[in-house]
Amino acid sequence: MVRYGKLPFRALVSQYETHLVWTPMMLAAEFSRSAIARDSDFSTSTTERGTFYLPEAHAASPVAEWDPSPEPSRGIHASPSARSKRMRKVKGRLLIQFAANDPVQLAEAAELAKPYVDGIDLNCGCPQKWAYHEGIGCALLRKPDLVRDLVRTTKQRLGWNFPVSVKIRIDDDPARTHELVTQALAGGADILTVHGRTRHQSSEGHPVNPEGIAFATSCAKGAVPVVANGDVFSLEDGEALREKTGVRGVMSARGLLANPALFAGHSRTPDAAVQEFVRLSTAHGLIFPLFHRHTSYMLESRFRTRRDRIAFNGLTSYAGVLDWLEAEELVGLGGGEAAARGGVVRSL
Ligand SMILES: Cc1cc2nc3c(=O)[nH]c(=O)nc-3n(C[C@H](O)[C@H](O)[C@H](O)COP(=O)(O)O)c2cc1C
Repeated sequence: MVRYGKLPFRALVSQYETHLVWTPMMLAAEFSRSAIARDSDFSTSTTERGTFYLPEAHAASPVAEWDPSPEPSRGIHASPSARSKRMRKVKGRLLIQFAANDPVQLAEAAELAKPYVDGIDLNCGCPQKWAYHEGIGCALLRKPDLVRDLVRTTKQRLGWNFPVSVKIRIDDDPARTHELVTQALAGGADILTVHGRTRHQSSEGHPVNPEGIAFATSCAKGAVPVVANGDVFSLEDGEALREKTGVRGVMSARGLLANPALFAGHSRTPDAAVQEFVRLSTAHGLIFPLFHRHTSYMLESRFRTRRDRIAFNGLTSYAGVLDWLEAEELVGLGGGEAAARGGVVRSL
């Protein structure tokens, strides 16, 4: 997610059964041209792609399929209980998402990113006008040959074993979806994410279309795992979407912003997740406006009145947010929170 899919948030959701995480969309041309763009747009950590355990019931997920080979235990979900026969060891997966319309530019950006990620994702779904005019994002939806060349050139540069995925939207015309999926796979795409809305449908104004996703999935003919996206606000929504569409996995954006623990079955953001987000944000130096927006999303269901929300949204510092969380008994001043406050005080 543009703005929001930064390291601290990815690290948080990864602790709650989110097995694949994507960076925000970045412009491939800028990424390869400017070290400043790379540094400001992308950061990761040595633990982000750690090993964790997945219940056998989820063994058919795209993650499991990508890497069945066991690795030494380390990282986010490693635990002794996970040695039970009903769990299997897999790796957390980080995909970097690029917007591009030039195969060489995409391949160059991908090559720079390769040492730090598990896969490259091509955005064919961004509906914003500026992106369409630049010929990127959803402008690619009706350029299947270009999508094929983007994927193929990138795979040739990175090696055929390095995963390249493509995120698309559905089309009003099923023949267009069919051609797009066919060409993405002909280029060598390893995974497909399908947002079940057309480029003219906003997330707020139109419900997701599971039949459209099911059709796109059928076009892939089981050759690669497909991930369904749209209106997943709870684990039950995810399970229902998976059932209706026949996909291997589901993606959530707005749902995870509101409740980063949704894939672990929580109905709202648990207190522990808020505390962990404070710790991760301060440890990774997340800028205050982003920390503030994230916590506001996570706390949405807890604001008792409109006034409460306005008061929270008016806060202007980490210290102010921590005071608010403390008053709500969401954090105590131990561990990470104390460090956070210490960090704020030191930086003043
Ligand atoms: C704040 C925000 C930022 C987003 N940024 C991206 C992005 O960088 N790349 C992308 O492919 N989709 C992006 N999306 C779209 C989502 O990935 C997703 O396709 C869409 O929101 C529908 O899923 P949802 O119903 O779970 O929100 C973004 C959505 C939101 C709300």
